[in-house]
Formats: sequence, structure tokens, C-alpha cells
Amino acid sequence: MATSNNALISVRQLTKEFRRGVVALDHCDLEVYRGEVVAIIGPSGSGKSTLLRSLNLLEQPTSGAIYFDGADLADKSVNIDLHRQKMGMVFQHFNLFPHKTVLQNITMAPVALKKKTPQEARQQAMTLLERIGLADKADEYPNMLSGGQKQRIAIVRSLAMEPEVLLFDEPTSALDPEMVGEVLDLMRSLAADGMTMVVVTHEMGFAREVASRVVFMADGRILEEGAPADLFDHPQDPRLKDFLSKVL
Ligand SMILES: Nc1ncnc2c1ncn2[C@@H]1O[C@H](COP(=O)(O)OP(=O)(O)OP(=O)(O)O)[C@@H](O)[C@H]1O
Repeated sequence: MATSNNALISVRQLTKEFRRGVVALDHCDLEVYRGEVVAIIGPSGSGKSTLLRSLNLLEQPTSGAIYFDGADLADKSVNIDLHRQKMGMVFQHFNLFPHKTVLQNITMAPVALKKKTPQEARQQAMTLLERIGLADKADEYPNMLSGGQKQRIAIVRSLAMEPEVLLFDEPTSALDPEMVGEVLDLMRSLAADGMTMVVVTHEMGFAREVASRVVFMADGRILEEGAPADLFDHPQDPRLKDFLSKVL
């Protein structure tokens, strides 16, 4: 069954119970439209990462539905691998392959999955590395890079797959404070390019400045969502008011 709206991602009544009594997501509804930057905020353990990881089925929902580009991801006739390729994922801990060079990290998937020639993939990777000012690191290994450099390379590695959306799971949480800015700057510039992004973040400044919409979660539920100015300056839900009073 296809969705009736034109959201890129549509989440309906999504529930995830890890084991009896551990309900990480409780009947969540969420739409993500093309070109939007959706920031998911909320206290620790509120279900933010589980919601994000459910979007590309890294977590299997207990019940509810996820539609991507109109296709029901639970539908057995849907090619889930193909849909996953359209959803780039950026993790807190980068997940670069340590025994591959920066260039190999970026070109592997486009060659294997998008059938690019090694030359095409290399050219694309170098263009991406130039964009982030790291072309000179192409032949280095990840352990020779700073956290901020690793994360920026992880982001362009995702971009090399030409995804329709990028999913970020706390992309700056593992970084030293002085590295956070360079990663957020890159994300800001992707947003300005019109990249669709869903970002689980503890960076309230980023959520306020860059997100088109902010989603607040607590206890596995989406309690409030809206434009950043509304959510941050005029919070309605008492849990959101309490959360903001602690983090701002
Ligand atoms: N693999 C798992 N097995 C069992 N319980 C889990 C698992 N992953 C998450 N949970 C539980 O689900 C709930 C939501 O966790 P989740 O990581 O989605 O929250 P979060 O809002 O992203 O938290 P944080 O900001 O601390 O990363 C928590 O109670 C957590 O302990």
C-alpha cells in the first residue's frame, strides 16, 4: 500500500518494544518532506536513536509502518537494500573501515553497489574531499585523522552514494568540543544545498539555526514538533519546557 501524501518518509504509529516492558517507541507519527532538515531532540533514553534507526530498518518495528517514497518498507516486494542505499546514515562513532584508506572508504560502496567505475568513483570522491578541504588525506588511514576529520569523511562517504536523505545519529557527540563546529558547518552547508536530513542531536544551537522542524521526544513519544522558533521560544508541553530549562 502506498501513502497518500508526498512525504519522502512517513512513519505511522511506530512502536518498538525491545523486550517486554522496554518500550522505546510508542505510536510515533512523523513525516519528512524533501529538502527539510528535521532535528530530533529530547532527554537521554527518550527513543531518538531508535526512531532514527527504524527509518532504514536498522531497528525492526514491533508494529506500525514506515513508508519511503510511498513504498511500505514492510512490503515483501519492496527491495529494502535499494531503499537503504537512498538513506545515508552517519553514526556517532564514524564507522569508517580502519584498514581502508580515506579514498577506499569513500569509493567502495559506489563501485560495489552503484556500479560506478573505479575511475568515476575516485573522481567523485576527490571532488567531495576537495569540498571539505581534505583532498590531501585521500591516501591516509582513518587512525591518522582527527575526530572532526573522520566525521566529515564519514559524511562525504554517505554523500558518495547520492542518497535522497541523510540520517545523522548524534554526529557530534563523540567529538572534542573544538571539532564540533567543523562538522556542524558541513551539515549547515548540506542543508543550504537542499539536502534532506534527519538529525538526532544534542546541539540545540544547530537545531534552532539549521532545522526546518524540530521534533521533541520523551518516553518514546513525540510530544511536540514545530518550527524551531515556536518550539524553543514558546514550548507548550511541560516535558519540553522542563527539558529546555535544563539544556539551554
Ligand atoms: N538494543 C537495545 N536493547 C534493549 N533496549 C534498548 C536497545 N536500544 C535502546 N534501548 C532502550 O530504548 C530506550 C530508547 O533508547 P534510545 O537509544 O533510542 O534513546 P535516545 O533518546 O537516543 O538516548 P540518548 O540520547 O542517550 O542516545 C532506552 O530505554 C534504551 O535503554
